[in-house]
Amino acid sequence: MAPINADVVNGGKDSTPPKTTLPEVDTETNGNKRYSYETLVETANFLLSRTAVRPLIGVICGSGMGALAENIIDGQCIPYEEIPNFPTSTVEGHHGRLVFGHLNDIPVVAMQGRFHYYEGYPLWKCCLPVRVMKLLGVRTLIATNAAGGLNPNFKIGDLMIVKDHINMMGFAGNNPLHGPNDERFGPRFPPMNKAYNYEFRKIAKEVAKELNIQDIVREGVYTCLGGPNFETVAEINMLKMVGVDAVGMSTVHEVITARHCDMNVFGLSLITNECVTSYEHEAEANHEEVLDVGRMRQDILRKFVSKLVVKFAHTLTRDSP
Ligand SMILES: O=P(O)(O)O[C@H]1O[C@H](CO)[C@@H](O)[C@H]1O
Ligand code: HPA
Repeated sequence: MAPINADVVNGGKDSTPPKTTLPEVDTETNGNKRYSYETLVETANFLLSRTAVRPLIGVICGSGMGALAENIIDGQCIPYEEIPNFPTSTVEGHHGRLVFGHLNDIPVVAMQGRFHYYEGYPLWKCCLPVRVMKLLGVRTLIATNAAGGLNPNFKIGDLMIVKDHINMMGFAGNNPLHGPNDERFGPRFPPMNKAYNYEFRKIAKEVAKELNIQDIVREGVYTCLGGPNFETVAEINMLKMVGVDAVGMSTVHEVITARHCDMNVFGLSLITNECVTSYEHEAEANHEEVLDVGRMRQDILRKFVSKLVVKFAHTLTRDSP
C-alpha cells in the first residue's frame, strides 16, 4: 500500500495550517503531572519581573471577546509562549497572551485566550492561570464566555450574568481540584454555594440600567460540557430540563479553582447562538457565528466590563483590612 499523503486527505484541498503547534499530551502521567505551588510561584515571579502592574482584578476573555482587553491603558502584552509553565492557545478567537495594564485606573490582568479541556489539557492545567493570578495578587475574577442559549426568553446577543453553574464534568469525577490538595491554595472541600458573588450580580444589574442595556442583560445558570462538538438535540433538551439557561465549554472549572483560592467571582456569558431543541430545525451551531456575535457586541461588552471593574474594585478597597 502506498504511504498516506497528508496533503491528499480531505480530498486534496489545501488545508489551512494549524494556528499553533498542537500541545503534547503527557501520556506517561495521562496529563496529570501537576505543577507544584513552588512552580507556579516561579511563573508568577517571572510575570512580576516583566511588568510593574500589580493587578487586583483578572479578566478571562471568552471566544471572540478578546476586544475586552483593548480598553486597557498602557497594555503590556506577554504571549503565553514566553511564560514558563503556561499552556498555549489553539482556538480561533483566542489570541494567547496576558495583557497587564489599567482599566479606568484599576490595575488589571486580562487573559486574551483561555484553555479548554477539548484542546487536550487536563482541567487543572486549563485553570493554571487562575492560580497564577491569585499569586500575582488578583482578588476578583471576571470570567466571560460565549455560550449557547437554552432559555427561550434569551436572544442572540444577550448578556447573561451567571447566577450559578452546574458542574456536569464534575458529576463524572472530572474536577480541576481532583488529586492531592495543597492547602496553600485552599481547603480540601471548598463550599460552592456562593460561587458567583451576590453583590457583584446586584451591581451588574445596576450598571446595566445606568448604561441603558438592561433589556439585553439577563441572569441564569451556566453549564460546561467537555466539547468540542456542539450538543445533540436530546442533550439540549436534557439540559433544559435540569434548569440550564446557557451552555458552553469553559468557565465552570475556572470558577471552582478561583473560589478554592478565595477569589471573588463574576461570570458573564454572551449568548452567541440559540441551542437547537427540535429535529426540524435547519440551522447548525458553528464557531464562526460565535465569533461574529462577539464582534457585534464588543463595544457594549467593553463599556459594561470597564464599569464593572471600577465598581468591583471599590468593594475590594471597602473590604480591605
Ligand atoms: O467558553 P469560551 O472560551 O468563550 O468559548 C465557547 O465558544 C467555543 C465554541 O464556539 C467553545 O470553546 C465554547 O466554550
Ligand atoms: N454549545 C456549547 N458551547 C458553546 C455554544 C453552544 O451552543 N455556543 C458557544 N459556545
